[in-house]
Amino acid sequence: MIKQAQKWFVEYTLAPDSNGLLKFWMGPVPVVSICRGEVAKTIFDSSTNIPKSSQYRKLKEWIGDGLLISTGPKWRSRRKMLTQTFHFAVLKEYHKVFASQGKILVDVLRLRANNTYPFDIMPYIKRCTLDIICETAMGCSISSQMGSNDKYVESVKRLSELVWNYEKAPLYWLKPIWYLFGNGFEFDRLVKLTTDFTRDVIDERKEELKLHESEPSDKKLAFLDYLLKSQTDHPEILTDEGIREEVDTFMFEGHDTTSSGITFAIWFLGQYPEYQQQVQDEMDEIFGDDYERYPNSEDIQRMIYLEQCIKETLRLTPPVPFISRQLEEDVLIPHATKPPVLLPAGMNIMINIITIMKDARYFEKPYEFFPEHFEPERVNSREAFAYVPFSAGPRNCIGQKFALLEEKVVLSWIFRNFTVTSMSKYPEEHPIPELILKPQFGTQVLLKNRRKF
Ligand code: HEM
Repeated sequence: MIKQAQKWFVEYTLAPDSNGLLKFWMGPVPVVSICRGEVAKTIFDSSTNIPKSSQYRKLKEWIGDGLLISTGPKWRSRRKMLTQTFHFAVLKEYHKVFASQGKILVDVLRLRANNTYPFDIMPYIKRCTLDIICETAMGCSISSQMGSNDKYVESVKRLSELVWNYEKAPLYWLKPIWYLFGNGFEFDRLVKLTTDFTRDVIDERKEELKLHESEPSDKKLAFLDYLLKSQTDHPEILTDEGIREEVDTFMFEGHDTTSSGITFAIWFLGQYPEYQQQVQDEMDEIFGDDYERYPNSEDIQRMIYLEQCIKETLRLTPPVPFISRQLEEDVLIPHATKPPVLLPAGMNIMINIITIMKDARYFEKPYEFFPEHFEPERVNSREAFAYVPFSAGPRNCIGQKFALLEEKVVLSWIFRNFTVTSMSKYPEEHPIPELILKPQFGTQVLLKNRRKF
């Protein structure tokens, strides 16, 4: 059904007499879906039409009014401040975290290698990306890859499921029904558990910073530390609760997305031995037969073919398949042969990223995994709005450089050490769009050690 719906979506998008708009109802709310890049550009480029739609309201009860959800002057001042925390020099600090967690992942996966029965690799990747985001965002290690902090890990996972259950079933929007089925009580309990965890970490970190005020600590700085420092300079922009919101926003936005991106890349490369071989050749050129060395900045820059594979994965299976906005002002969508369409202020818009990136006008093999789509000549001759896995314009993903670096480091560890065979194929098995795009039946793979022990 999902496959059929998507095929229909794309046929509609490409029809010459279509402007790529589609109206549907989400319960009682009318929504217009935008399926063409050039139409979405009108919204992406706007500095006025930035508010998010009401579909984020349940998420807001968990992550608060942080960067992902806030709007107006609050969003503008926070965005300006937080942009500095994603500066290249800061990201460079995080290489070590990506590398050490990637190494732990390989050590854990080694126990499953050379077996003749497949296993689902996604939970392993998810724990790795969760450990990475905890260490980089909060400066604390939760060691979920080693089986610790089960409660927190399970709560974050379950909260994402509950938010999605709420969004997709308008009946749950009626409070008594949400609580009657027990979801409301579970959601409230888990929100308290996770946000209390974040608050405790913030308090501890504040104390630590105070202690080391006079003597610099050799501990790596986390996003949280940069936020605490910014708070000292601009207390009017960032309160303690504001910091909590931003940290929880990073926790939500910064691990499920990358785990989905990494898992799908493994899945695709495990389906195409010829592309996987090219990635492994690249790894061998960079690392030789050293399977233990941590990748440095120079190594990461040389992972050019791997980056093409990552980008192609994000095109076919974008972790964030749709984004929503509520229009602040009217938008006029022109049409080649018919009168323009007016989208009035207040309208809910869904930008259909997953469909936009399968447009045959810009990708010669729109439904195939073809990393050559990202060869420099092809990229340079393509419209920017045709490829938008991180959204675009002033409200694009602030973590996109972080995400690409993390994916490169973790995937390089995997393909240096293992050859992967995927047990299912795209598009026969089709990922399902939830809050974050997920494999429909897990990602069953076989791993073979490349290294002789
Ligand atoms: C492959 C990984 C990722 C993908 C595909 C992705 C995609 C996106 C997309 C499409 C948006 C726009 C959402 C919307 O308008 O509703 C977004 C926003 C955002 N992302 Fe990411 N993201 C990724 C990783 C990350 C990471 C690692 C972080 C943080 C460490 C992050 C932090 C954010 C934040 C804070 C926003 C809100 C920005 C704003 O509204 O100003 N993302 N992301």
